[in-house]
Amino acid sequence: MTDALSFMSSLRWQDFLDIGLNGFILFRLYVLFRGSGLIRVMPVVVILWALRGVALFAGLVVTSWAIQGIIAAAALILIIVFRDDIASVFQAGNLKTFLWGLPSHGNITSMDIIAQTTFEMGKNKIGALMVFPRTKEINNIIQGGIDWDGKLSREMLLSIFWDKNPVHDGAVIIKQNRISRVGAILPLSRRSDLPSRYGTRHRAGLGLAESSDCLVIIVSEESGRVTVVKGTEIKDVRNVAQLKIIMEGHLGNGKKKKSALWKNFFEYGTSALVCLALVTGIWFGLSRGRETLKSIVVPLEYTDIQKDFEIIESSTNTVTLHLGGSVPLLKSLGPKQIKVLLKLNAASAGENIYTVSGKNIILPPGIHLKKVEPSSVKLVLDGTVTRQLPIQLNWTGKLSEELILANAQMTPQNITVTGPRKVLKTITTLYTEKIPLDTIQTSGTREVAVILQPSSLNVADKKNRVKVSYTVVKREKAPVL
Ligand SMILES: Nc1ncnc2c1ncn2[C@@H]1O[C@H](COP(=O)(O)OP(=O)(O)OP(=O)(O)O)[C@@H](O)[C@H]1O
Repeated sequence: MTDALSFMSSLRWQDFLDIGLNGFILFRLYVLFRGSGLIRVMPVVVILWALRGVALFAGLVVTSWAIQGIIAAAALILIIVFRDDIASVFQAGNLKTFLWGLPSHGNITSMDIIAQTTFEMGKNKIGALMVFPRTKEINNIIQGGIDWDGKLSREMLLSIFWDKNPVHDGAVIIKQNRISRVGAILPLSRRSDLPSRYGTRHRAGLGLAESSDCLVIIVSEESGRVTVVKGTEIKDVRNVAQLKIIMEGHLGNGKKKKSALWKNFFEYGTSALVCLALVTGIWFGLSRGRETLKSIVVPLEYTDIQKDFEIIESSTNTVTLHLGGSVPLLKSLGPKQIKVLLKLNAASAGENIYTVSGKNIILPPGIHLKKVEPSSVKLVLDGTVTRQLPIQLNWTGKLSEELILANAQMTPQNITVTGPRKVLKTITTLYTEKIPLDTIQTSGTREVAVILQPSSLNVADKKNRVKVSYTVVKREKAPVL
């Protein structure tokens, strides 16, 4: 009991958000792909995944690798095989449909496709006649045509009604998500009260609607206008949204029966709970599964260092963190996911001792700190100052016997350096790099570097070079007496 309580109190709000968010994503994927073949094969993938876990637990290394390979291949195959299902979900969806709402009549995507394609045909003046039967049989009313049985898509509709297509004349019959017949001949209406702009396409649509419970959508080739007919009612439709509402009403999604609503509520409620339970299981498996330990060396990072202050000495640049967490989490842990930050805003010149604890360490969720070594860091800080120092030439070696160094000049003669106050206090002169005299044969100039020692010294623009001009003369030989 106390174990359960302490475990519950160790959960953070991020953990609940993590589970909730992933549960929601899984549920939305189910809702979007529900009814497609992809969802039907998903349990097989889940079973494979579980088998891999069992194989791993039992120490069957090769088996677990093999299953992992099969899962990866299966994922690729599924994407290829079900590419149409996946594409239709993404094509038909906007952000709202991805995140919220339930698809109507098992297939909101096909209604989206039909409504959008209808208006696309209208815009391009492509004449079309589409029939959506409901419950009554219409085979005895329509005539001719060709059996099609093709999956509904925007491209399919556009190509059927393309005027160069041999089957563009007549009507297409759409049942659920499939085009079942093309080029069908419908009975013409005999009504005499129709507007004169209605020709045979409109009459054919109305004729079928009058004698069945079908909804018929007509796109005028002449005006591009979209008209829907049901029973004896004729209506001009202005936009995609209006057409979708009419279609949903016709296909029984607009006014659902109470029992159907409850059935839906039960089904989606159960799937939401299953998704939540599944994600919770995976989350606990990943983050609180078999606990293990790992030690990792992490560099110290300093923040908020005051202007003109710098670290001149530190007892260490890295700390070793002993971490606890589940095997998969620790396995996937990279050094970039961990930070050890020391805030130096309150540091003063001289020695500062900082304790390294959980407060300074950023760890990914599910990983906890067991121990830090060393648990404190000594930093010596000093303010930086800028000072001008004279430079001295650093000659080495010897000139050849017959030569004398008559004159040597250097420009500039001083150098401005920046460095820790404490260090600069002790330095009075800076030296150039060694200039070997034995290489000098004639007068000349050369550029030499000024040695910045200790390395905490800096020169503006890295200009630590001076020009040396020297004159050598021949030694006069003593007269032979
Ligand atoms: N009985 C019918 N059954 C199915 N389709 C028909 C029938 N009669 C005509 N059509 C379709 O209607 C087309 C002729 O359309 P027509 O121009 O006569 O009608 P409309 O109502 O004025 O349409 P639009 O506004 O597109 O011109 C034909 O090419 C054929 O595709």
